[in-house]
Amino acid sequence: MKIIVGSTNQVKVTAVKEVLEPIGQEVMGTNVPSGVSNQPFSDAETVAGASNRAQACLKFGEIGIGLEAGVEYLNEQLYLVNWGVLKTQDGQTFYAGGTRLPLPTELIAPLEAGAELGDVIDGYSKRQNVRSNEGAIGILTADFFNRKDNFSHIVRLLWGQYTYAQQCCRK
Ligand SMILES: O=P(O)(O)OP(=O)(O)OP(=O)(O)OC[C@H]1O[C@@H](n2cnc3c(O)ncnc32)[C@H](O)[C@@H]1O
Ligand SMILES: [Mg+2]
Repeated sequence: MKIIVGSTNQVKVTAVKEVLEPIGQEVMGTNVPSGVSNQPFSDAETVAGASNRAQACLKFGEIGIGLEAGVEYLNEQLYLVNWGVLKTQDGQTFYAGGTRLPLPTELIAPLEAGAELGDVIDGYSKRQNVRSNEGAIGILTADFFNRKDNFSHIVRLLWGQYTYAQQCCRK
């Protein structure tokens, strides 16, 4: 089956490939619009971006996977959040959230002012292109859990639900 990931960010595409290629699926990344802000500011906006990406991917393959990152407040603490949506040509949709991690207080003001986390975390960590490598989550956890780990966790949850649905409906 041809599975399309709605991004060309190597972290997202590699995460999907590492989970699905060993079980015989063909995975390709392509640039599609998220239809939401470059920096989604709630779980709802983040999951909408993942869903829009998954839907747009269905033009190119049997299954579309959208992965989107955002930020969300809980008790005045801003958290990094991630969502994934898997859609099939025959109208099935599956959702899964990734883990969430508190962001340092000094990152909040620039994000509130409209900066993207990808740019803010580069300055904070004095590294370049963190978003396509270890990610903010990799920086903030000393690389014990990186951005690819986060997305592959989401992909396993999505594929697991999709697989369960196929098994359940054949009975
Ligand atoms: O090409 P796309 O697929 O858009 O990849 P992206 O890295 O921009 O990823 P998202 O759009 O899903 O992320 C939304 C925003 O959050 C930023 N972001 C989210 N998680 C991040 C992380 O772990 N490290 C760095 N930036 C992150 C990212 O730079 C964007 O500004
Ligand atoms: Mg983006």
